[in-house]
Amino acid sequence: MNTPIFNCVTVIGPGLIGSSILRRIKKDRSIATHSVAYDSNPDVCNRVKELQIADEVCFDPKSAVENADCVVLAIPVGAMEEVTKQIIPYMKKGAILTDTGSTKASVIAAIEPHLTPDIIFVPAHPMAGTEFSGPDAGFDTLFENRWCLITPTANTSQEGINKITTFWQTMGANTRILAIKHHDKVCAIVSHLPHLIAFTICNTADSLEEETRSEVLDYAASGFRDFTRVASSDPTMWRDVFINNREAILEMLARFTEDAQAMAKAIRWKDEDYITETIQKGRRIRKSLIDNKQVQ
Ligand SMILES: NC(=O)c1ccc[n+]([C@@H]2O[C@H](COP(=O)([O-])OP(=O)(O)OC[C@H]3O[C@@H](n4cnc5c(N)ncnc54)[C@H](O)[C@@H]3O)[C@@H](O)[C@H]2O)c1
Ligand SMILES: O=C(O)C(=O)CC1(C(=O)O)C=CC(O)C=C1
Repeated sequence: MNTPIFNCVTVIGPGLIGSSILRRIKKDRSIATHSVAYDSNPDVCNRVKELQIADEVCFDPKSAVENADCVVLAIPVGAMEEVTKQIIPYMKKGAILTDTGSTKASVIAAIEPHLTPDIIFVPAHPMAGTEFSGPDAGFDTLFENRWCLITPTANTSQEGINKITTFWQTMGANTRILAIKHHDKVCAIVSHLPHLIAFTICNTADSLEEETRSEVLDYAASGFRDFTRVASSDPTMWRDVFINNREAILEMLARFTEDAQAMAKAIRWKDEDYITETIQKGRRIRKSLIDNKQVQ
C-alpha cells in the first residue's frame, strides 16, 4: 500500500458529514491508518462506538486531538470558535486543522485568531449532504462525484492545500479552490436560499386556515413534497448558516424577491413570453445538472 495521506485523522462532530468521513477511512486505509472521533454529546460518542466506525472514541477534546496529524471540524458553524479554543493548545506541531462548514468567511474569522503558527489551517466545504443528521445518517459514498470547495486563507500553505485536496479526492470528491467571499456568495444562491425558501413555504402552508392546512397534507403533490424534504434539515445547522452568511443570503433573497415580483407581474398581465422563458430557464438548469451527473 502507498503511504497513507495521514497517520491519524480526528473527526470532531461525527454526525452526517463527520461519520461519512470516518466510514470512508474505514473502507480506504490510504486516507488514514488510525481514526479518532470526539463529540460534545456523549450519546453521539457512545453511538459511534456501537457503530464501530472509528478506531478510537474520545470523550474529551484534548485526548481526541493530541496524536492527530489532521483534525476535521464537522460541527455547526456557530460552534467553530469554541472548539478551536479547546483544541489548539493540544494539537501537534505541524498538524492540519480543517473544517466542513457551510459558510467560509465566518468560520475563518472564528478560527484564525486562535491559531498558533505551527498549525496549518485549510478551510474546506464538501457540497454533499442530505436532510438527515447524526452518526447513523452518514455513509461512505456521500462525497462520491460531489464537489469539495477549498478556500485557503493568506496563511494556508501549499502543502496543506495539497494534502486536503488529496484527502477529499481520495474520498471520491472533485475539488476546486475558491476565493472565500466568492464561496459564500455562490453557496448563498445554490444552497442557503433554497433552504430558506423551503423552510418558509412550509411555514406558509402551516399558517393557512385549518381547512386548507389539512388539505395541504392530504393532497401534497411532489412539488410541495420536495420542499418538505429540504425543510426537514437540522435546525441548529441552518440557524447557524443563516446567521453566519447573512450578507450574501440577504443579497440573494433581495434578487430573488425582485424576480418573483417580476413573475407575479407577468402572471397578472398574462405575459406569456416572460412566463414561458422563465420556466424554460429552470428546465435548462435542471438539464445541465443531469448532464453534469449532479442529480439522477
Ligand atoms: N448536512 C449537510 O448537508 C452538510 C453538507 C455540507 C457541510 N455541512 C456542514 O458540516 C458541518 C456538520 O454538519 P452535519 O450535517 O454533519 O451535522 P450533524 O448535526 O449531523 O453533526 C454535527 C455534530 O457536531 C456535534 N457538536 C455540536 N457542537 C459541538 C461542540 N461544541 N463540540 C463537539 N461536537 C459538537 C453535534 O453533537 C453533532 O453530533 C456543519 O458545519 C454543516 O454546516 C453540512
Ligand atoms: O443534499 C441536501 O439535502 C443538502 O442539503 C446538502 C447541501 C445543499 O444545500 O446542497 C446542504 C448544505 C451544504 O453545506 C452542502 C450541501
